[in-house]
Amino acid sequence: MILFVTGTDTGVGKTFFTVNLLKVLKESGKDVLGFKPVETGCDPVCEDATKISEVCGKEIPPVYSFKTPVAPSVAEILENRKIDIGLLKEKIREYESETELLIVEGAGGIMVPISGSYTFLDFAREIADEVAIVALNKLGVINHTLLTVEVCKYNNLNLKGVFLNNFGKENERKDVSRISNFDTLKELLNVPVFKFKTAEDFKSFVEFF
Ligand SMILES: Nc1ncnc2c1ncn2[C@@H]1O[C@H](COP(=O)(O)OP(=O)(O)OP(=O)(O)O)[C@@H](O)[C@H]1O
Ligand SMILES: C[C@H](N)[C@H](N)CCCCCC(=O)O
Ligand SMILES: [Mg+2]
Repeated sequence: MILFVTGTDTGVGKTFFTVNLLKVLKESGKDVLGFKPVETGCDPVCEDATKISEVCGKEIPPVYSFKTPVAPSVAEILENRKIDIGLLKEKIREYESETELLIVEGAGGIMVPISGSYTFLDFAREIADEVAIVALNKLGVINHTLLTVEVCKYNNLNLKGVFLNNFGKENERKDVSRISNFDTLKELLNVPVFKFKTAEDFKSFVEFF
C-alpha cells in the first residue's frame, strides 16, 4: 500500500506530517516505511530524507538528491543529471514489498515537475494507492487546497484527506482566516479534513490509517 504525501506548496509541513505519521503508526505496531524519492536543496544534507530515515530507523536516501533548492526538473538541468522515472518506480516497488504501508513524500506541490513536463501528479497517478494533501493554515489556503483537491479528483486519485497544519504564530489578529479556514474547508470539501499542530495530534490519526 502506498500513500503519497503532497502539499498545497513547498514548506507547508509535508515532512513534519510524514515523520510524525510514521512515528505514531510505528508506535501503534504498524509496519511502515517512509521515502523521499527526489530531494532538492540538499546543501549538503538532505534534511527530509534524513528525518524520514531517522524515524524509520534505517538509511533511506533519495534516489536523486540535488544541491539547488528548486524543482527537480530544474535541478536536473542545472546540475546536469537526468532523472530516470523508471528508477524511482523501481525503488518504490522495492520498499513497498518490504512493508505494509509505504509513505512517499513529494517535493513542493503536486504539479511540481520531476523531469521535463512529468510532474508529481503523473507520478502519483502511477504509483499511489492514496494521496494525503498537507495544507498550511494561512490566508490563501482555501484556494490552494481546492485547486489541489480538484486536480487530484480530476485525475482519479484516491484522496485520503486534507491535513491542515496549524503551525505558526498564534497571533490570529494578523491573519484572521486561521480561525475559520478549517471549518470553511470542511464545508467546501467532500473529502475528510483534519488538523494538526503538534506531534501529539497525530495519535488521533492512527485509526484512520
Ligand atoms: N506543525 C508544525 N510544528 C512545528 N514545526 C513545523 C510544523 N509544520 C512545519 N514545521 C516546520 O516548518 C518547516 C517546513 O516544514 P516541512 O519541512 O515539513 O515542509 P515541506 O512541505 O516538507 O517542505 P518541502 O516542500 O521543502 O519538502 C520545517 O522547519 C518544519 O520543521
Ligand atoms: C527546495 C524545496 N525545499 C522543495 N524541495 C522544492 C520545491 C519546488 C517548488 C517549485 C515550484 O512550485 O515553483
Ligand atoms: Mg519536505
